[in-house]
Amino acid sequence: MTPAARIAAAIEVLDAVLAGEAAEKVLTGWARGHRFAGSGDRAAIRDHVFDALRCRRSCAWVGGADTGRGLMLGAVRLAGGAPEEMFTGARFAPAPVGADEGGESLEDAPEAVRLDMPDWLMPPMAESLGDDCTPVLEALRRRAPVFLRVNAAKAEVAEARAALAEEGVSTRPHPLAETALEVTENPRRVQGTRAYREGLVELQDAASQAVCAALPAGPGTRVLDYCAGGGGKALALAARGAEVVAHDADPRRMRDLPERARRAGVRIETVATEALPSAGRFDLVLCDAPCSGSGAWRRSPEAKWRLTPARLRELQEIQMDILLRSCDLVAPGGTLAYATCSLLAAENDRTVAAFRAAAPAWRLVDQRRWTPRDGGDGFYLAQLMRDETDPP
Ligand SMILES: C[S@@+](CC[C@H](N)C(=O)[O-])C[C@H]1O[C@@H](n2cnc3c(N)ncnc32)[C@H](O)[C@@H]1O
Repeated sequence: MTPAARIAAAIEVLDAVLAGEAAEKVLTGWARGHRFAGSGDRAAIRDHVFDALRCRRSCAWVGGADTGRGLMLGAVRLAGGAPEEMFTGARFAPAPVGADEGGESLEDAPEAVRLDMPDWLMPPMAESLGDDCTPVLEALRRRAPVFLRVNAAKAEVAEARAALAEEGVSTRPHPLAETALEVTENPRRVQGTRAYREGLVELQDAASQAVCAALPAGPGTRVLDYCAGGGGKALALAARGAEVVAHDADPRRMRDLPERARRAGVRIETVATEALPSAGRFDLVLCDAPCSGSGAWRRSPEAKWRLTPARLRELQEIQMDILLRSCDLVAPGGTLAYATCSLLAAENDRTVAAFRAAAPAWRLVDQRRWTPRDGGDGFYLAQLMRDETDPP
């Protein structure tokens, strides 16, 4: 496909996404319907779509419209290109640029447009991030690196790096976690490598690994991953030798976990919600709660535009409910850990404060935050312990 044809395809996909469909689903459907497109074409179209979604407001401002075409016109202009060279109207290329498609200069745009944030989120972001607000929101406008976790249950860091390098995947260690590698060359090849297939490495964000590294887990520790989802954190904790039990309100989310655990050479038991009361108590209960995902909006930029104040309030209620239900599963002297990949205080400190107001026996013993400025996704982690004079 020509560069112009890829832009035309991105416009088509973006229009479907702006109409409410999920980007991944639309991209998969597009690829099925256009079998002639090679992997390079599909990757380029995907990059166009995600780049434009990350910078939706600035692209729309510069492109003159919040449509697939407006976003791609804006994206080409913001990248310093000349849209007239791509928007030619030739076969498979987008129609020529109209006189009314001039767009506006980003210099004259309001701050929320320049930072690609919905207006209503600017005050809570400023309150949550303080002096870091502008650089963090700027970081969310860029692509996220691809990170791997070296699976300590199977390999040393140097061994994993050498195995990946043999198949053309270059990496460098990342300071966020001892197990973290940032892929510097050929990220799309990772899943085809022997190192990945044999479980020497897993795909996991570096800050997500830092969250796991900060938790008290190791041989002899019994851990409940209460919101296990696909099991990224459960696998990281099991690799450190902990005995991990995985739970999720939606067990279908844990569907791939047995296969992932097998590949990683670790054992992870899953437990249904009804069976939790008889599962005993745990040294560590991790609640990696559902949240806005604002710390990961580089990877899931659609979520930035779909979040509403009502959904944020609903998430806060779910987070509180999860803490109240899971805290009784912590063994005496054990730790209750609350994590989100959110940058918003409303889902972080404030949820923990609300929980502590409702359950005052819980003391906050540690609280950490990571933002995309640290390299990985934005994360929050609070660790709480129960005052032993006030057992459950
Ligand atoms: C942030 S994701 C977990 C990601 C996962 N821990 C990882 O590292 O890959 C949150 C998960 O919480 C689950 N969840 C939502 N409501 C829940 C509830 N009330 N109790 C337990 N899990 C819940 C969701 O199904 C989702 O899989």
